[in-house]
Amino acid sequence: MISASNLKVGYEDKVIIENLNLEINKGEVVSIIGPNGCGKSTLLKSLSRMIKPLSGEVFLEGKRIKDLKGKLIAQKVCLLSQHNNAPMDLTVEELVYFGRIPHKKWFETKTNNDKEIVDWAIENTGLSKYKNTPIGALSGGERQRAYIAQALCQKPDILLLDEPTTYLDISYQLELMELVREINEKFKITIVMVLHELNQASKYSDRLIIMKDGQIISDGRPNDVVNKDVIKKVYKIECDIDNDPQSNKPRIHPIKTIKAQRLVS
Ligand SMILES: Nc1ncnc2c1ncn2[C@@H]1O[C@H](COP(=O)(O)OP(=O)(O)OP(=O)(O)O)[C@@H](O)[C@H]1O
Repeated sequence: MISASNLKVGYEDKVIIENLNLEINKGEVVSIIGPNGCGKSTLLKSLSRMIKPLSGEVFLEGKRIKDLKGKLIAQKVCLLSQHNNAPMDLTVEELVYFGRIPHKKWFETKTNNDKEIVDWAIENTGLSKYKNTPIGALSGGERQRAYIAQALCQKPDILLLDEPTTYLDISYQLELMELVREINEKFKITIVMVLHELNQASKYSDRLIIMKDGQIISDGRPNDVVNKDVIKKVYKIECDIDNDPQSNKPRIHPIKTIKAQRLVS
């Protein structure tokens, strides 16, 4: 449904991603993992057309994304970035309503249908009691849910989430991961997210894309791609891996950095 062919992306004269090929299928939950600076966010931005590639193409439902109208892309693809900076005095309801904008004509006012969709999104993210609360008065986890509600309200086919659990405590992290799975299962929204927490990526994703230095090193089901060698190659750490009995997916136990080993030997 969204794919990249021979993608080359960079900033000014710095090439970040090169020769990248990727195909995301409808209904998948995909996590992109890899070390800091390897190009994960750059890839998400390219998939949403926020960044224009230096060469290569991104296709949305078989059509070149660069040829599509911005409004059509906004109806189908939603990118939730790490740095959400809506004014803190907006209420949850006002913030969520912004998700309707791609579906509206210029100067078209809020309809009953919009109100129903806003309420539906707020309810499905468990925020009903905060509907009239300014987002500045929410906890980090609640605010993150409000942004997810805004994305739901947009009714996208594909939701791109850039480090959605950053700054959240473990309880909110799990809550958010469970919400992501629920959204995927209930509303058939395809999810592509960047995660740093490897065990959450393994547990909650159908597929992992492992990146290093702007390249995809491995791509497949967690059980097929997670192994000690790939973790060592990508993160320069030693680890143990066992099976999480609950999810039947690989669980990674970091031991030490390779650099630390060199220092003592
Ligand atoms: N707007 C920009 N202008 C110039 N360089 C940039 C810009 N945005 C990102 N970069 C550089 O591109 C490289 C990849 O950044 P990107 O944010 O895609 O990595 P990432 O894998 O998402 O990293 P992290 O895990 O730290 O969030 C980094 O070296 C970064 O400094």
